[in-house]
Amino acid sequence: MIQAFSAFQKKNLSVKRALLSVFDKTGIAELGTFLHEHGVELISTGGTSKVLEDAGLPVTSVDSLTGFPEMMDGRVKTLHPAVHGALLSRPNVEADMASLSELGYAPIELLVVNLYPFSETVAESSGFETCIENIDIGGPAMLRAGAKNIDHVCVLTSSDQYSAFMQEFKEQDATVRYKYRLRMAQHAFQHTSIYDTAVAMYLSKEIKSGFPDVLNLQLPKFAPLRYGENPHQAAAVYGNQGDIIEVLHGKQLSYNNLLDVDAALNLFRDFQHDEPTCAIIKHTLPCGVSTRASLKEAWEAAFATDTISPFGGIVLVNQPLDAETAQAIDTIFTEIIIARAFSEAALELLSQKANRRLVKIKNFSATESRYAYRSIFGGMLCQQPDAVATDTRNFQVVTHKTPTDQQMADMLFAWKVVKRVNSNAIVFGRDQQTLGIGSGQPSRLDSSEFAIAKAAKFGHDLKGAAVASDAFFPFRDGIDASAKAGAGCIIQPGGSIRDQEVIDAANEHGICMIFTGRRHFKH
Ligand SMILES: NC(=O)c1ncn([C@@H]2O[C@H](COP(=O)(O)O)[C@@H](O)[C@H]2O)c1NC=O
Repeated sequence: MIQAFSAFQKKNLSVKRALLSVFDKTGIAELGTFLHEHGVELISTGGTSKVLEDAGLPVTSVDSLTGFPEMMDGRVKTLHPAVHGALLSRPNVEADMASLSELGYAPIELLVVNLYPFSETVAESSGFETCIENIDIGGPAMLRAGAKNIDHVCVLTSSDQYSAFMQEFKEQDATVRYKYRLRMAQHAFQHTSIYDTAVAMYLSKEIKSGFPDVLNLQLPKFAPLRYGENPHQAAAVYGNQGDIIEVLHGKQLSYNNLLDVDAALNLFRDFQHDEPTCAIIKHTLPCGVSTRASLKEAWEAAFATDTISPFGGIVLVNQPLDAETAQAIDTIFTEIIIARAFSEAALELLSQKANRRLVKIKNFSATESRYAYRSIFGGMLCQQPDAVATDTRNFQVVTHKTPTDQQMADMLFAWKVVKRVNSNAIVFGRDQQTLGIGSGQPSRLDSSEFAIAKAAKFGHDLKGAAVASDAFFPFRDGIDASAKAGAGCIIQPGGSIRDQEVIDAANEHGICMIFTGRRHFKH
């Protein structure tokens, strides 16, 4: 506390010389003009000098300062003691000033640098050579030097900071407070560390080295949140959520809303190319999913699965949302509605409720991620995302009875839903509609019985229904329970030591069964 107090007693910095070297020239002429008007000498690199000179400002070129021309297409411009000595010198250390003046150099108090656009170049799918050329070397070196010399230098790293800087400079009588410099130095180190991480990640992808030795996520803060899962938990969200979704109406998404939207987007992955499909989600779990000829019918069938749970839930549709479907959804309170697009009429209708959020999926491909992460004690778990459920290459019919086309379609539908249900997960479905969903029970038999009970509660006859199980049935009891409830076919990964007992049970009941060879646990 005492240390922090004394830190803020440090002197304001007066600025006599500024070095400006920016890739993004936005606002640089205005900043240069402002500095010039306040008697600051401007020093600059090639392209930046040109912009400043075009604005009628006197500029000292870095070349004339270093006595060397820029070399190798700009690979070496500012990497010189005239620049780094000036940025690292301490005017209160006699020896520093003596060595500087011996060489004819002088301190620089303001450094304005923004870096070559490495991540943007990678995002444009540029070739390897182009990406490598866009790794800035001189810029980060200067930023680190200036940010280290916090007592004597102020660093700016983005055009977004110029206007606040000018305000600070004016308010402080052409000086900069220590507190301000401290914040800018912190930004600078954060900026160069994010930059270097992006380069390291790019190179690790290039050499396909698998899981990184050090996990360095470096996600920018997207937004502070009102609270976390509960009101007494402070929270924030990090990442590029703003590139993926847009809230067209309603309050900011909460922590729990974001979890639900994430669950919805994961479900969307397996259904995005299907006929009109609607999923209703509650507390990240699907409570009704259906595919129909129209979105409205899909919503009605999804809602029919369980007509109690959807209140206050999330609705996801895989097609642009039309007014007719919006009207149907509006008959119950739905907190979030997610779609690729909303018709004008649907938007107008659904916006009438203030406490509802309408979320547009802006760029679904931006959800693609190499790894999925989960925090645990002491760190993070990291895995590849669970691949699509419709990879039928390893599907195998293991019973005497083979499925009809209709049964195959029903099983695939239930399989896509069960993948997004917490383990142990059991889903009964028929005609592209979920009929009973059993989730999160520690026993697979309990999940089966739960799904059967839910179906009965909402009046669904399970005769001929398909059953999907996210992992193998360890005993025949789950098969017996499903068959007794009326199931006509079962889809499950297989792989139990009692598989034969389970297959025999299916044969005894005269139903068909598929082993997918792939488990979809979700813990
Ligand atoms: N190599 C160097 O010595 C060097 N010094 C500064 N730069 C970068 O050159 C850019 C500005 O160049 P110009 O003013 O020529 O447009 C900035 O993004 C700056 O970070 C350099 N370029 C790359 O490393």
